[in-house]
Amino acid sequence: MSSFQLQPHSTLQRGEGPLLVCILDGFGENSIKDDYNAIHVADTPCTDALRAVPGRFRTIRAHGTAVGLPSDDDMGNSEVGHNALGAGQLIDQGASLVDNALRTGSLFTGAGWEYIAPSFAENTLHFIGLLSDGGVHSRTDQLHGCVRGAAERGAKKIRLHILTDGRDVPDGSSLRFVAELEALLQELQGQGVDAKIASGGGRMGVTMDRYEADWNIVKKGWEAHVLGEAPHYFKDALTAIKTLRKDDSDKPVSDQWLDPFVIVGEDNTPVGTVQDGDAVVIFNFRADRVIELSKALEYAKFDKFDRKRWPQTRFVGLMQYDGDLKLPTNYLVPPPAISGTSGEYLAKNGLRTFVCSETQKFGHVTFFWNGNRSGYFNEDLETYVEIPSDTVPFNEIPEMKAREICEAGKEALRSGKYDQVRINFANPDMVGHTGDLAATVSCCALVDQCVKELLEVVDEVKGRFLLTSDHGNADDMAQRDKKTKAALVHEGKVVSLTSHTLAPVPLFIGGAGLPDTVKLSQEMLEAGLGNVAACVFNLMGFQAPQHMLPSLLTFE
Ligand SMILES: O=C(O)[C@H](O)COP(=O)(O)O
Ligand SMILES: [Mn+2]
Ligand SMILES: [Mn+2]
Repeated sequence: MSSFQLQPHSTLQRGEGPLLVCILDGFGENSIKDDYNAIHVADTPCTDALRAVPGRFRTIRAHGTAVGLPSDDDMGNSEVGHNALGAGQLIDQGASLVDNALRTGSLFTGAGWEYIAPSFAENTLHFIGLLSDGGVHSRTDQLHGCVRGAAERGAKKIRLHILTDGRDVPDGSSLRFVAELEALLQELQGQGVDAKIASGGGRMGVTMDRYEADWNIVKKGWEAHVLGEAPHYFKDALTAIKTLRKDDSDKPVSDQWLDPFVIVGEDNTPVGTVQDGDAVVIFNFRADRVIELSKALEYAKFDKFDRKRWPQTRFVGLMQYDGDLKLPTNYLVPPPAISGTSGEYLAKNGLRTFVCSETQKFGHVTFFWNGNRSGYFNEDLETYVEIPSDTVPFNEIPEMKAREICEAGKEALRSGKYDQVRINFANPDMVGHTGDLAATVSCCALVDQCVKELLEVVDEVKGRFLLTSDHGNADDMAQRDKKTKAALVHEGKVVSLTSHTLAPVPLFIGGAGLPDTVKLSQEMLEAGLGNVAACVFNLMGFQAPQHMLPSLLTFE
C-alpha cells in the first residue's frame, strides 16, 4: 500500500458518467419469503426487475466472520457493514478485539486500565452502556468480565448505568439481562465489593443518540447517570424496568423507549452519582451512539447542553471511538486499525465524490465508510450532505427523508461534478427496528421507487450503478421457531422482530454506461461486503488496490 496511485483497469475503461453507489440500509435477501418479509410483501417492481437481469445480480454475505465479527451467529450491523464496504478488507471488529483482550488479560494491563486503576481504592468505578447480548454495540458477557476483573483488581465501589435494548435483541429481554447482572453484583457484594445498579433508561430516548440527531437524549442520560436526576426513582432496577414497561396497561412501553430512572437507597438519595475522582468506563465497543456522551464526559469546552456539574473523572471508552478526534483520549482496547480505505484512494487520485444520507445514517456513509474517521480526506474533492432526520419513532413517518436523498442524488448525478455518488437510504433499517410490519412494507416500496428514479438518471447520464445493502432487517419482521421457522405467536399476535437478520444482501450492477460483457461472478460463494470496494474501483475504470478483497466482476 506504499503508493496510492490507482492503475487503469485492463479491460473496463472509465465510463462517460459517474458511478452511483447506493446502500439500502437493512435490505436483506432472505430465503424466507412469507408475510413477515416486508421486502417480499412490498410492491418493489424496480428491484424485482433487477434480480431478473442475467449475471447482474447475486447475494453476498453480510454477517458473522465474513465481516470480522466473532462468530457466524452474529448478525451484521451498520458499523461493520460500512467499514467493510468502504475499506474492501476484512477487519477484526471491536467485538472480536474486546473478546481477545479479555481472553488474554491484556485489557487489564494496558494503558487505559492503568489510567482508571488509581480510582479503585477510594473512589467509585462507573460503567455506562447498553445492557444487551446483541453484540452490535456491546455484550453483557464482556461487561461482566470487566466488572469482575475490576473487583479482582481492587475496585471497592462499582456502579452500573444501564441502557435497555429491545432493538438488537427481543423486547422484554432487559429483565433477563438485569437479573443476570444483579446476580453478579450480589456475588461481588458477598466478597465485600459495594456493587450496584445506579441508573438507566431505554436506549432510544436516553444517552445513545448518534450523529447529533438529538442532544436532548444525551442530556437525559447525563442527568440520570451523572447527576442522579430523573423523572422516576426506584429502589432497584428490576422494579424500575417492570414498572416503566407498563406491560399490563393499554400502552406498554418497549425496552427501547423506557424513561430514564435513578436508583435510590433507603435514605432516598441516588446510590451512584458521578463525582470528582471517580473512574468512568463506557462499555460499548461500537462508536456511533456513545461519541456524544464521550464528548460530554471529556471536553472542558462543551455547549450542547448545560451539564450543571462536570465531574473531573478518569474516563475511558472500551475502545477509542473516533480516530480523527482521538476520542476518548484513554481507552481499554485499541480499536481496529482501518487504513487504505476506498475513500482515501479516491481523494488521493483526484476523484470527486458526493455523499449523502439523512442524519441517522450520515456517519455510516462517511465516518464508518472511511474507517471510523470523522473528517474529510480532501474537502475540495468530497461533498458530504446530511439531510436532517426527523426525531420521532420512524414508524410514524416511515418515508423518513428518502425523497430528499433521492432528489439530492439525482442532482449530483446530473451535475457532472462527481465521479462517484454515494448514498444510503435509512428506511428499511430504521423502520424495521420499530417492529412495525405495515410501516416497513410501505417504506420498502418507497425506497424501491426512489431507486427506480435514480437508475433512470444513471442511464440518462450514461453512468453505472452498484446497489447493495449493509445487512438484513426489513426482510424478516417476525421472531421464529428455531426449527420450523414459523412465526411465533403470543396472545394471538405475531411476535415482532426488531433486530437485524443473518440474511445475505443483494448486489446489483448495471447502468447504460456499463458494457454488456461486464457481469457479476456467480462463484466465490463466500464473498461478502468486503468484496464490494474492488467492484466499485473496477466500475470506475480502475484496478482495485492490491490489499483489497477480490472483485466479483467478470469481463468475458
Ligand atoms: O444502533 C442501532 O440503531 C442498532 O443497534 C443497529 O442498527 P445499525 O447497525 O443499522 O445502525
Ligand atoms: Mn445498517
Ligand atoms: Mn439497524
